[in-house]
Amino acid sequence: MTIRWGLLGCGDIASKRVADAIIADERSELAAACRRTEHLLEDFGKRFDIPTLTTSAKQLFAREDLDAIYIATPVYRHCAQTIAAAQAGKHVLVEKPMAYSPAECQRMITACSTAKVTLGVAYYRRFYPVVLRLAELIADGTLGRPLSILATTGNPTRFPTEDWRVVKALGGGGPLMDIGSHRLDLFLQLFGRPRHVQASCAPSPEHDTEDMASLLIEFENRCHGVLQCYFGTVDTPDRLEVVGTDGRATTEDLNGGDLTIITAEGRRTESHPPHANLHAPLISDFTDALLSGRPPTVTGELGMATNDIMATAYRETSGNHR
Ligand SMILES: NC(=O)C1=CN([C@@H]2O[C@H](COP(=O)(O)OP(=O)(O)OC[C@H]3O[C@@H](n4cnc5c(N)ncnc54)[C@H](OP(=O)(O)O)[C@@H]3O)[C@@H](O)[C@H]2O)C=CC1
Ligand SMILES: O=C1CO[C@H](CO)[C@@H](O)[C@@H]1O
Repeated sequence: MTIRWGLLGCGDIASKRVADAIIADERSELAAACRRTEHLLEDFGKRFDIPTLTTSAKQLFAREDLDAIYIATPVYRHCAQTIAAAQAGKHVLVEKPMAYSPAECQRMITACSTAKVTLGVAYYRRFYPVVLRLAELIADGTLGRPLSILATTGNPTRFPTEDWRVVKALGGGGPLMDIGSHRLDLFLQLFGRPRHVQASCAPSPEHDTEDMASLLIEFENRCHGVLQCYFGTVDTPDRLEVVGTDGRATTEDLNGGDLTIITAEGRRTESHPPHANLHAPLISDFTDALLSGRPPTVTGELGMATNDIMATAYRETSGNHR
């Protein structure tokens, strides 16, 4: 059986990775696409050879020949579009961050559960070989009792003021929502549920969002998580480290492939091949979930857990976050 996908949003991520990943998946078919700008939609349709194109999301959702919708629109659209797709009987895989706020995430979860459709969130970093290896090193005791997880990340882009990623009403926040969210999802994957979040988000001098966020999280297992993320830095760190009583494992580039492990026995570096298309394992996981009846790896509830942490971080710093 094949999952027939409709792609809503044909911008940066859809054209760089999502369309290719759906086309490459042997149990998926890219059957339809939608964006509002007609000539760009036509270009997209030709480039990926998509049989059905529409500028109306409503018409996309209403199509009987689709099983699932991939939502790749800006964050402020995710909630309403997920609910409308679910009400039309479509399964939904929505881009990250799941939505603007935990309240929106809850509405999306309720709508999908009421309509008996599956909801997944595109936190694809969970499938990185290096991340899966880190999970193994924690589970098999190589690192001893886990103590902390540390992530540092940045995007060098100086976003123009009108870009939705730096307008709070559209993106929900700045680097924390945009790139920090990916790392928080990894924290949840590797360390479980948080019990306490402290944070400071520094307001950008140019935008109405933060341009730097620092979070200190205590997890229910008493481990600590530390996240720092930036917009507009020259360097683009993508660092992740897990520290335990018997060892430490570090990567300087999450998808770069190298993982350094330091234990009492010494220091070694393992190479794990990077993914060519980071969205491929995500599409394959969601398709498999639909065909086998299991939940997807990143459920709506997990997507909402990341939004919960970010909402707490913004509340914590509401004094200095304009
Ligand atoms: N997982 C990852 O690594 C990445 C994820 N993302 C996430 O993907 C999402 C999209 O980001 P990105 O591709 O950069 O965004 P872009 O701004 O490049 O593209 C957004 C797309 O959505 C379309 N769109 C907007 N509103 C509507 C609407 N009401 N109906 C139909 N189409 C609409 C736009 O077309 P038009 O205006 O013509 O309608 C455009 O095609 C975000 O959630 C972002 O965080 C982004 C990059 C990487
Ligand atoms: O991982 C990513 C790469 O950068 C993009 C722009 O900041 C993000 O939106 C995306 O999630």
